Amino acid sequence: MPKETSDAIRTHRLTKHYGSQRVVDSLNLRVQRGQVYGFLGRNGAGKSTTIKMLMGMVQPDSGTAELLGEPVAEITPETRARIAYIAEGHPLYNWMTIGEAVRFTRAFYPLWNDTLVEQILDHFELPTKRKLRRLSCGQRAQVSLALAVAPEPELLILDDPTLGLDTVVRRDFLESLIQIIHREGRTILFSSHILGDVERVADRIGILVDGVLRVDCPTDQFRESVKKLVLDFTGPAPEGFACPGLVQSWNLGNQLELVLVGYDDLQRSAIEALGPRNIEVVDLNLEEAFIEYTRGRRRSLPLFGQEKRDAQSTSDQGAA
Ligand SMILES: Nc1ncnc2c1ncn2[C@@H]1O[C@H](COP(=O)(O)OP(=O)(O)OP(=O)(O)O)[C@@H](O)[C@H]1O
Repeated sequence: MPKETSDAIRTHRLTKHYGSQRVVDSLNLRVQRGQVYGFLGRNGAGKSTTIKMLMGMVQPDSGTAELLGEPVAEITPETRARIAYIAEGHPLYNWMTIGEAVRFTRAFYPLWNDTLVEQILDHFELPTKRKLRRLSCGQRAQVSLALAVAPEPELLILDDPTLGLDTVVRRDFLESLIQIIHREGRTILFSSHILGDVERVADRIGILVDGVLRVDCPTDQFRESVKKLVLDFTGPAPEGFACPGLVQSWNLGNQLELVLVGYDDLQRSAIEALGPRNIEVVDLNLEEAFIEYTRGRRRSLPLFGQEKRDAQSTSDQGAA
């Protein structure tokens, strides 16, 4: 029996190596039921490997993962049927028609919403007689979406679902996703490189940097907490400035550019003590915040938004 938990996804110290490279490093991920979680990171950060471990397709070296309260390694067919997964690149059986793929997939699920499939195929103008191999990348994504949501899953896990789609198709795809999200209690974890899309749909984001979950917090909180500061000096800008929460700094002659997380009074005093002529605080959108946070220096990045959850997960374990 799955245990009752408010988490749809929960991992504890999940770790995976390929050769000597630790691609996922002690990952403690928690996605609460009903949440839409944007799973972010630069190329090779470990997103797909994590998702494959969640789906039981890659064995972790250590650590555990649970979906809907059941350990991934022992997941029952009943629980598996409540979870949908769309793999990167939308792999489908190419020799089938769309209609055949629908009938084939339907056989695996106790619950299947024919009306929803018809609505999605209609909406995207996809004829059921069309062979899958004749579909464009965007159309394959649309078929994958229809097949994934038809069993009315409680949890959707999508690996870069909008990769290769043009802007209009992407919008459409996401609008459909949002409609599905609005159905009660659905949880979605999706990885993406399109930060504008993530900003529109994700309540919470996690950012992996070299396999380490460096950011885990509400989307707005991350965006609002990362600030760029431009300091003007009358003479050459000082070298070697450091303070808690400093992510990047660039010395540009008479100017010093700083990127900080959690800009607060303590940081402001440290910066004012440098004696700049002017301080400009620049707000960033999610994409700019992500770029500033993840480029350059990596291992020493300040962790963001995790302390509370780690403390909570420790106390949960204590209570268990
Ligand atoms: N089967 C494998 N064998 C060896 N190395 C692998 C394998 N799969 C992934 N890797 C390596 O693990 C690291 C993480 O890869 P992963 O695909 O999880 O990253 P990602 O965050 O999904 O990247 P992207 O955004 O480019 O899809 C990369 O360095 C990759 O080369």
